[in-house]
Amino acid sequence: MSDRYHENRIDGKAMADRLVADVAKQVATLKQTEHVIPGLAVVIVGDDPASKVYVGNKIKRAKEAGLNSIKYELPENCTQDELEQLIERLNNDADVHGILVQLPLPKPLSEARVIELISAEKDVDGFHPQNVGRLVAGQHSLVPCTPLGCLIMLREHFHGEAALSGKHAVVIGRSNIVGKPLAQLLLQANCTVSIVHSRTRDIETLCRQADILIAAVGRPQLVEKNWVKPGAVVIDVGINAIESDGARKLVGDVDFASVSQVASAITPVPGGVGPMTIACLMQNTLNAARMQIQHSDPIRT
Ligand SMILES: NC(=O)C1=CN([C@@H]2O[C@H](COP(=O)(O)OP(=O)(O)OC[C@H]3O[C@@H](n4cnc5c(N)ncnc54)[C@H](OP(=O)(O)O)[C@@H]3O)[C@@H](O)[C@H]2O)C=CC1
Ligand SMILES: Nc1nc(=O)c2c([nH]1)NC[C@@H]1CN(c3ccc(C(=O)N[C@@H](CCC(=O)O)C(=O)O)cc3)C=[N+]21
Ligand SMILES: [Mg+2]
Repeated sequence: MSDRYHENRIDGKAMADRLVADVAKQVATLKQTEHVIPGLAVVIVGDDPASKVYVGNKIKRAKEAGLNSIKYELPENCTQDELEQLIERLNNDADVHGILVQLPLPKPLSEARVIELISAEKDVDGFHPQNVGRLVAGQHSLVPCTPLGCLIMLREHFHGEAALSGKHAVVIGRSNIVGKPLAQLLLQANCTVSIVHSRTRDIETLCRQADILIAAVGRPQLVEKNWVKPGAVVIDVGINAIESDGARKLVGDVDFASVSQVASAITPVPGGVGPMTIACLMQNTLNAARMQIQHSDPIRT
């Protein structure tokens, strides 16, 4: 069929619009009942054009969700001390409930030190070691936005988390921001989880066993049709800018045109995981504000 594409495409943009609208409602209620507007601080160091696009999207969505958002732009050559002083100021600012430092940071700034310095209860990226530990222990509160976005898309696609039980999920990539936390979430949803990476042998054969295949690699269109079991659900996390016919365009880690012929469902790039990542950031900021309100009021039950 000519528009087979459109039948099995999972619309991340539409899901993200619904999630942001839902967050906006909850923010309005919080404002009425607690007289608090959740605040999100986004810190960007240097002027990487892609980072600027993502940060711009975050600020735009925060407005739609009714959050207060503030962007802090530091120069490329800012020192570790200057960055850390800003983080400490934001940690101590009661109007700021969520802090996000856009990664990667320019050399020689230490990402690990910055991530550890952010107060765990304001860590809306879920990257702080305390939140990573809580995720692995199943006591999570602030979960990394991209993995959470992937899980929500799968839940919606399968009409609930119960349907994920027993499915074989293969995650390509083992980064701290996507692959590893996503594998944890899928494990908690009772999937059988395999993680494959650059040292994996015979990766195609492993991927072809997946009921759910998730690509978070950073290699344009690496995953081809012959890597995918017919009927599998494919989630494409990759965001790669390539040049095609002299124009810049965005492609995922999956070859959408060929894989969509065999997958039962597939997320596009753009319009898939990216918008859901940003929507989850809004949800995390709301959740962080709620937790901070509860902690500041010892008699609340
Ligand atoms: N949509 C969104 O919201 C987001 C999208 N992204 C995108 O997702 C992709 C992955 O991001 P991120 O996790 O940060 O990337 P990283 O570069 O941190 O990690 C990539 C992972 O892929 C593995 N890998 C690299 N090449 C291959 C290969 N040829 N075969 C198998 N595995 C391979 C690496 O293996 P090894 O560990 O052995 O090096 C590594 O584990 C990127 O395209 C990024 O832009 C990222 C974050 C959010
Ligand atoms: N501290 C931190 N937290 C992050 O969550 C984080 C980060 N640093 N650094 C970079 C990655 C990447 N990431 C994206 C978010 C949204 C889109 C997005 O909105 N994508 C749109 C297209 C955007 C475009 O046009 O370029 C889409 O896929 O439809 C993409 C990528 C978050 N990351
Ligand atoms: Mg990375």
